[in-house]
Amino acid sequence: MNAVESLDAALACGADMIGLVFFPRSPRHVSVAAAKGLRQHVRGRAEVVALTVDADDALIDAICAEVRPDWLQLHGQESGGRLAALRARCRVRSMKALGIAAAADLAAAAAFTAADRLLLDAKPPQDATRPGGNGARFDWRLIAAAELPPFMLSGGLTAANVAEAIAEVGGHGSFVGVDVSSGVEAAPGVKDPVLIEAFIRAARSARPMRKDKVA
Ligand SMILES: O=C(O)c1ccccc1NCC(=O)[C@H](O)[C@H](O)COP(=O)(O)O
Repeated sequence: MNAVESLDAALACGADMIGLVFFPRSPRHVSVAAAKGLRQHVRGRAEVVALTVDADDALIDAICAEVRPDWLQLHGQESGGRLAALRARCRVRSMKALGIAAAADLAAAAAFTAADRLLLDAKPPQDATRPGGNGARFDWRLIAAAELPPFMLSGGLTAANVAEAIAEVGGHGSFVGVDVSSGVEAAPGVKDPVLIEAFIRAARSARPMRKDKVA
């Protein structure tokens, strides 16, 4: 989120988490100063997630001191050790994003036992200029048999497909929720209140598929 209007739309619909992107190449990038204002606007009505990509200690310290996020979401090549160090340094919960294209990609989860949560996202397309927020999805069926810690699902979700995604993945014992960016935008970096409301409504009314029922 990079605008008060988008925040208000998401909060009015009961969003649990608000993401702030600290990555200058992203159309969603916010400065630490702007993020501080957005964070204050949230006023505890949702958890605030700071998205970073291989951020150095100086940026992490600035984010943690000024924005005081509830979560750090790591989208770069951070190791499990780096995640654990940041978690302790910033005293916030941590979420590691993993790009998934094949079942083998889920094995990367083993390196992040210190993470409070994983974000399972699509691998970025080859011509992508950022590691996340590309509107690309992956085959959700890859998750079904995987042993995973608590995770959120993301990548190419929209109001039109989020119910299908939750039907497929929501029965997994470690599924916590969904995350969206492009699917609620009118243009890259421009969130659309109507799409936000449609997405949250569709996600909240979705039900996991009953795997024990055979038609
Ligand atoms: O959104 C960005 O621009 C971004 C930039 C750098 C790192 C991560 C970024 N977004 C990560 C997200 O959490 C997205 O919500 C997630 O990848 C899903 O994106 P989308 O497929 O566009 O819904």
